[in-house]
Amino acid sequence: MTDTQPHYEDQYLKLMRHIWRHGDERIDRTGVGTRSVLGASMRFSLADDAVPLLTTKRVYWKVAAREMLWFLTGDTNIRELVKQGVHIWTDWPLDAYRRATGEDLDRDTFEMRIVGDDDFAARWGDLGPVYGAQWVNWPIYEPAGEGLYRKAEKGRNQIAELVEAIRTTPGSRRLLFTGWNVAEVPQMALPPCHMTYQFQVANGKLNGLLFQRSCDLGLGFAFNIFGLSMITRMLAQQCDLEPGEVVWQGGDVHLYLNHAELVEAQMSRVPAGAPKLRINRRPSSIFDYRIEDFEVVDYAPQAHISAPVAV
Ligand SMILES: Nc1nc(=O)c2c([nH]1)NC[C@@H]1CN(c3ccc(C(=O)N[C@@H](CCC(=O)O)C(=O)O)cc3)CN21
Ligand SMILES: O=c1ccn([C@H]2C[C@H](O)[C@@H](COP(=O)(O)O)O2)c(=O)[nH]1
Repeated sequence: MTDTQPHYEDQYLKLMRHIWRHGDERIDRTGVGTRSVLGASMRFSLADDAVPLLTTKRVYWKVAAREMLWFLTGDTNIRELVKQGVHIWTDWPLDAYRRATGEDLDRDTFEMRIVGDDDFAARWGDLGPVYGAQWVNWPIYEPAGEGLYRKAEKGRNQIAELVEAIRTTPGSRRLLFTGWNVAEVPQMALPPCHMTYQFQVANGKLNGLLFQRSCDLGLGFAFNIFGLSMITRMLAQQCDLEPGEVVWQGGDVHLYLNHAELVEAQMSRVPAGAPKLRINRRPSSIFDYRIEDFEVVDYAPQAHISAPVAV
């Protein structure tokens, strides 16, 4: 491939350049500061197993894949992630722990306690009713007599219902799930960023769209676009459809001011290659995938660039 042919990642670099040059600079919730725009869109083909992994830096796609599988279990405690060596959610419970106790525990010790101590994990490892809880167990309430209501033992499983809906009503315009449970947002460690996923069947292919209300373009995006592609591929496989394309739509899309090195480095690099995501087994349901089922081939990215995460 020559440099003059468009590469799927050009869209990303173009948006990065635009935000870095023209984004509105402000102090955000984290105090780090961002340059930001409202509204952006990108689309990527999933045909022939294509997957929109960034190539201008190495993306640890297995971390993102483990996170996606964790969401699908309905779990909201970081313990299972930490056990698998996934550290991307640790900073939020750790921050809550430090603020509550005044103890300046380091991250490794905190993670060791989360894994080794049941009570500690239960008390400090939970993120509140975030993604997984809403995706597979959205709370519902049932009448308990005398005008009273109680929380039903089992909530709505949006993912199971979605699989069924894609299979039975593929022409539907209601093929979606969302993590944005207005009533429960205040209890979440972080309100969902990748908040609404919508799907469409066209020509025997499944297309997936994500609305992400808030996007850390330097760090979170690489994971979010992989996650969108992965869930679209899994749903397609479960519904006997071919993968079509994914559409990503961002609300507040921003670059953190302390990501200057990453931004400059990525903008100076040229995207190359066409990685593919293989799913090597057809599990009996959307909830039975394992990390070993996924494989990325033909991925030869440029070197990883680390950048601090704003908490
Ligand atoms: N500021 C911010 N950005 C995010 O992307 C983000 C949040 N907060 N809060 C919640 C989750 C956590 N996510 C994260 C957190 C950290 C990394 C991160 O540090 N990624 C590094 C290394 C990953 C690793 O070593 O495993 C990377 O280079 O991708 C990525 C996503 C995505 N979300
Ligand atoms: O999957 C994710 C999760 C989080 N982010 C980013 C987007 C923002 O930078 C922060 C969240 O802060 P808010 O103040 O709640 O918007 O995390 C992401 O990009 N992807």
